Amino acid sequence: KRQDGSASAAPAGGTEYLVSTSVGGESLNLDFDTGSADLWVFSSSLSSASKKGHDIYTASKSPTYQALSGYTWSITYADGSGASGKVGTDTVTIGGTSVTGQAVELATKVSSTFVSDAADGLVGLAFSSINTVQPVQQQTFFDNAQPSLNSPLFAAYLPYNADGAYDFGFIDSSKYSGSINYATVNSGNGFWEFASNSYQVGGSTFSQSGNTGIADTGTTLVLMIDDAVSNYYASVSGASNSATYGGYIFPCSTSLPSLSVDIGGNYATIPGSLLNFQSIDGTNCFGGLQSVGGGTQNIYGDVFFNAYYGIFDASVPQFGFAAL
Ligand SMILES: CC1CCN(C(=N)N)CC1
Repeated sequence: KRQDGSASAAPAGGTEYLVSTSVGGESLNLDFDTGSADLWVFSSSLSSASKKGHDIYTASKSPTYQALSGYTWSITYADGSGASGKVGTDTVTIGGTSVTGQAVELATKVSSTFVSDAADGLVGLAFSSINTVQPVQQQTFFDNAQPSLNSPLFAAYLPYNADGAYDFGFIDSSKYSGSINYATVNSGNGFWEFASNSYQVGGSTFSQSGNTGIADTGTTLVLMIDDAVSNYYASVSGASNSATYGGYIFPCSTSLPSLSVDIGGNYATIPGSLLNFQSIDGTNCFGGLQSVGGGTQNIYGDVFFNAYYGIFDASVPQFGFAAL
């Protein structure tokens, strides 16, 4: 169909990727998040302190904006950050894909982490069942776009320290090598969630039977259960779990083992080189694998996507992955 297209995703510090998005003709740099389902933007209703350093959406300047009177939204993310505000609809265009009447959530409050972050808002690409708008839950950009796409899917291409892309409606065979493996998705929790029953550290295999994973472009790192994290760093000489830095650190000179994670019955292997997230002080480095903090749901974030092209296919639903 007509509306397939690709949107460039620019790396903004570490491994956050921002996509230039048109909302009512106004251009904003938004963070695409397959772990949430709200499309929200920094709005003119914010305090001037909160607006500092951001592109702002001004509803009154958009000829196609329609207020949804009395509608509200409020979201808190896993890291404690959050935002809230009011709701309207407008035309949203991402790459070559345009949706009219898209619910646009205007932030009237944002937490401090968002003020200092580069993103001017988020595009939620999880399942619409976890959208926070009240009194009537709203659909994601992807759900609204599906009827106009060749295939009801989008793909995330997020290479390390390089421009990435989000492809809507098609799989770009130039963005990956080898074959695509698919995992059946259970959307019961609103995420692109699949079985993840084991993992490998270097050549050793460990079971995490009954656990799951979610494909989450909105989380920077790979976050796994405590056993997996301790098993991984047990093979990293000089590694320690630092209270100061809130996670595992190790001497930057250490060579890291690869980490393979089961995704619906097939392993995805992240090379050790991608698991050194960033230097702390030139001597010690902070790991790209950290603890998810509890539960049995692992979160495969941008560090995973630095090694794999991810395909979010609503037709089953299923999650596909292929090596970059
Ligand atoms: C399960 C959690 C993963 C991180 N989140 C997110 N990307 N918005 C929140 C949900």
